[in-house]
Amino acid sequence: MAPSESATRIVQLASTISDAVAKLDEILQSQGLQTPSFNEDAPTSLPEEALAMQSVVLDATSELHDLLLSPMALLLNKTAQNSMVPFQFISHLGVAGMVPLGGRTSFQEIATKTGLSEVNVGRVLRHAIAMRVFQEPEPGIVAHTNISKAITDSSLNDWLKTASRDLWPAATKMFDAMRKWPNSQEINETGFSLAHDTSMSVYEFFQANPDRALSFVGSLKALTSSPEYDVRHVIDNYDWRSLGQAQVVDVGGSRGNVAIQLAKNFPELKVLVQDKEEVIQGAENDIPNEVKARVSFAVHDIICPQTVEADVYYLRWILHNWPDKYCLCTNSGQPEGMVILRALIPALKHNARIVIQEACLPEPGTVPLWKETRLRAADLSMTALFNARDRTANDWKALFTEADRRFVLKSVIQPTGSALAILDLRWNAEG
Ligand SMILES: C[S@@+](CC[C@H](N)C(=O)[O-])C[C@H]1O[C@@H](n2cnc3c(N)ncnc32)[C@H](O)[C@@H]1O
Repeated sequence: MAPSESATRIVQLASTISDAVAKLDEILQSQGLQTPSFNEDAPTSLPEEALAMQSVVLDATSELHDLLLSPMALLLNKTAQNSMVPFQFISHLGVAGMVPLGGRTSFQEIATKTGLSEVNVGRVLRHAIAMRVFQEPEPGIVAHTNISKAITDSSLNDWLKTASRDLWPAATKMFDAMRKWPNSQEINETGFSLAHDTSMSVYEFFQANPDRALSFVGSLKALTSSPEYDVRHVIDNYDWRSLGQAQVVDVGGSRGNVAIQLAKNFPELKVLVQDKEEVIQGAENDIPNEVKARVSFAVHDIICPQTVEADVYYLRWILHNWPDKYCLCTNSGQPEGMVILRALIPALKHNARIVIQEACLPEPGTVPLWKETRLRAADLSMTALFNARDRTANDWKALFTEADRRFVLKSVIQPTGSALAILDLRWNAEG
């Protein structure tokens, strides 16, 4: 029921929440799905039909929550610098795996296994428990919630490891880096470089620290396994079928996770995956038989001139971690090497498609605040790590034009529930 027009903001919010929760509940019930809870075996995601209501509820509840706090209390919540400590403890010591699924353990047992004092284990875990990671059914006893259970997955544990060991310190030094190197577009003049006291870029640093590199790979896997990064978004929301028999080059396509799905869904497409040698080594062996004839791999450096002529060049998640300079300019160390976008030009025929899947930073206030907050935080991470930044649709357009006026942006498709937009470009050789 709509509140009267004279109702206060908090009453309006309560009413919005009540209406949206009722609709969300109806969707779950009509699909025979469990209601959300923190129980160990509770579901960890909502169906797509419920996502609009999810946003309404999350924004209204957070506004109501924040409205009832004093400025100091709100700032204490938002600056919770100690919140990363439990995640560091849990991920680095593998604590999620110490709690039996469907069972219990004690602070004492975890202390024995980790070599930390029982008092410290209890203090750190109780901070986690207050954030709904684990539960304490009786004093000193630990059991899983659905959140802590999710951390038993090694990729998600890796993500927490990387976030707490590599990314968090980088964030703490980002402000210092911005002051030390104003306007820098160098990938080794970052919060990450200062935090890790290195002149190496993130890429070089991970290469020199294989255990960290492994966690980083695991963390990317955790991130891309979430529904927001599902390959389905580009399969379902781009008109691949109309291309008929076409050659696609998946530039920086890793081990072919998208290529395989494209080939499976569109039997007329052939997909060549290009990536670094160490990435694609042995990848052909993992291609399902049904698409083996149409998915192939080649070593190619994305900053070197493209040599394969194709109908479509597909770049997913390739540009966002590079400063504009590296997306555009001639790399001073490699006189002939046009970097990333310009590197495609030698192979582009008139009307060739360039399909780019990247996050589009929204204009302020145009998406639900809970999403915008995450996107703005991710944008800052790009700077702390790479001196890069996330881009709005207009930023992308400007980048393409600056790369070459013959890159023409036809449309920006933002699939529902997808973290990445699809930017559809054509090469106008006559332009
Ligand atoms: C964030 S991943 C995205 C992978 C894939 N496109 C996807 O969306 O799952 C970036 C990819 O770019 C590749 N890459 C980075 N630098 C490269 C280079 N200089 N040459 C070729 N590939 C590169 C990496 O190996 C990795 O597979």
